[in-house]
Amino acid sequence: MEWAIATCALGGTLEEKLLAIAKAGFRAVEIFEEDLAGFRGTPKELRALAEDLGLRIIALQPLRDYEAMPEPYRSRNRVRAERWFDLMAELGVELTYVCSNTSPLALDDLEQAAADLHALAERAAGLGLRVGYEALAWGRHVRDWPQAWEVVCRADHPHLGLVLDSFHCFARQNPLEPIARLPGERIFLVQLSDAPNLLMDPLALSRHHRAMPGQGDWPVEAFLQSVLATGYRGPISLEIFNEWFRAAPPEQVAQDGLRALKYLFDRLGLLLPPLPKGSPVQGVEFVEIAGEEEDLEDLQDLLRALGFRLEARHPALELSLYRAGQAQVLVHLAEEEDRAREFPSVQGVGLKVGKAAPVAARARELGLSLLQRPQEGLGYAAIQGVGHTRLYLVDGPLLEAYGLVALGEPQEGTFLEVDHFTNVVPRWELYSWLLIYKALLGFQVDPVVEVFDPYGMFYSRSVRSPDGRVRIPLNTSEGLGTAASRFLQRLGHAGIQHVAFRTPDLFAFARRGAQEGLRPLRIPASYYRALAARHGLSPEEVEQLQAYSLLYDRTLEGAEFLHLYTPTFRGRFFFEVVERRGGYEAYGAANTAVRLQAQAYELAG
Ligand SMILES: O=C(O)c1ccc(O)c(O)c1
Ligand SMILES: [Mg+2]
Repeated sequence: MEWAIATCALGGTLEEKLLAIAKAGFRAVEIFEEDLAGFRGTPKELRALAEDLGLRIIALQPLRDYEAMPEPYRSRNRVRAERWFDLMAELGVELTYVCSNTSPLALDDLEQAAADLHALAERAAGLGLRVGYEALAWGRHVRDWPQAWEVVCRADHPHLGLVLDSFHCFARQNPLEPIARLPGERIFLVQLSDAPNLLMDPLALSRHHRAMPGQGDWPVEAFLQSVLATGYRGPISLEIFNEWFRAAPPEQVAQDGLRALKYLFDRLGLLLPPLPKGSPVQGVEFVEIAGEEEDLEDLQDLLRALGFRLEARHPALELSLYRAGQAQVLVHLAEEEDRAREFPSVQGVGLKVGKAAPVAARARELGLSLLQRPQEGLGYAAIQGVGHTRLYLVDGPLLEAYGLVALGEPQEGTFLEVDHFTNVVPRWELYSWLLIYKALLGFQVDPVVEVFDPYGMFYSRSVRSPDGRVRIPLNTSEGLGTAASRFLQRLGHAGIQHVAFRTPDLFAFARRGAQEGLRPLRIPASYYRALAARHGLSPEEVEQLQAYSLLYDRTLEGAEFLHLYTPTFRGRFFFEVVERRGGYEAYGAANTAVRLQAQAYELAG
């Protein structure tokens, strides 16, 4: 089937958009009216440009506020249509569509709408063109596809067909099964987009929050299945309106679109050849941190205070492994001098997989970059993670992979596991990574979380492996002064801002940490007053938490979360230590605003 993308999905001039679309590998495009209107050449030149880029223009869209208008607008619309058809002819486009009328003047008259569209289709037929009709979820009278279909049926013209857009169907909660009963040859175009579950009116949701299939919460796969059941085999076009996508590099948005389609069609068994199967992710094997010479000693002190012990070392390189139970941290000297501003930082994470090669093969097919090993035989194969971070594919023992020599017997000590690590990303990259973690690693996505930062807002979605052993909150925020934005500015790109370790007993951990010199992020006394009011805790319980600067959350079902934070290391990244009780699944978002304010105080000194 032919895959297309609408130019409204991307940022840039129309030339930039088309270049990006072609470069990503698309062969077809829908031209949005405003993009054409702003194009600096003639429609003929646009046609030549698209041809040069190997792009077929599948539609010029949309023709607005056309049907069921009272006079004199009705007659005026017939003239508008003539000029519109002229443009189509010059562009060499054979399909256009009318989206349902949103004008306050539009008549609530399906019969008249049908008559107007019949006349339009008749005129189009004479020119060898076709016209579609799409129900916009915020149309004045026609909002659901069954109404649009009713109009198409009443108009009864072979050059008039239905345009189905998943957005409007989902926004209006139209059931999917009736779609499957439509005659496929009467559908002229199918548009796909997804969206997060946000309570919002359809117009605002549509104009700001559409996303690529798989980047939202809607069952786009089931929608497409219903469409295909009709026998429809025409173009499948990504029509996305999202202000963050328009602000992003267009090549990357176009790449995300192609990746989204590959993943979607692969899940339906329709991608040929199918994507390599990959291999399940079993856990986090290690976290990699790099710093300059002067960072390493302080980092070692911080790790020791958290209960880590030096476990192994490379005989020649500045490369050490620290361990606390299941949690392992690989620390090395920063190598890339050209990226000096990035250090110290969390450089990557080792994901334990059954086999690395199938994951790498799947990554390649999904258009992801594979990274070279620093030296032949050293370390693991890796995929480029957020920013310049690395996702190592760990399928063999760590000491051997890095040529590390163990320093005597492993010591019993603090037991920790990696609970989660965050990705702080620009807003559009959040969508991009959500899809990558799903499509590449089979992760699931948690609902949207929005919290206050003292200097803005903080928006988060978390992904997790199906068994919950790997969890990655993806965070982004608006406002230049927020903690997430400052992190991004400092690093110059996305990265890993914090790593959380899990302990079976946070009080025991904190007590021992205090003896080892651990100084947690200071939490103000008012938090503990507010906490008592939030949860009705006893003064003793609150006092205990406060004594160790612990934060606390509890669900209505009684699951509990206890956590503490370290100060931010060199103003870059920080650690968290958490305890989950009674199946607590989230990340203590109720305390995030408090943590962010505490970090703001920390920054102010
Ligand atoms: O938001 C709009 O105006 C708009 C235009 C054309 C479409 O196909 C659509 O789904 C929405
Ligand atoms: Mg549409």
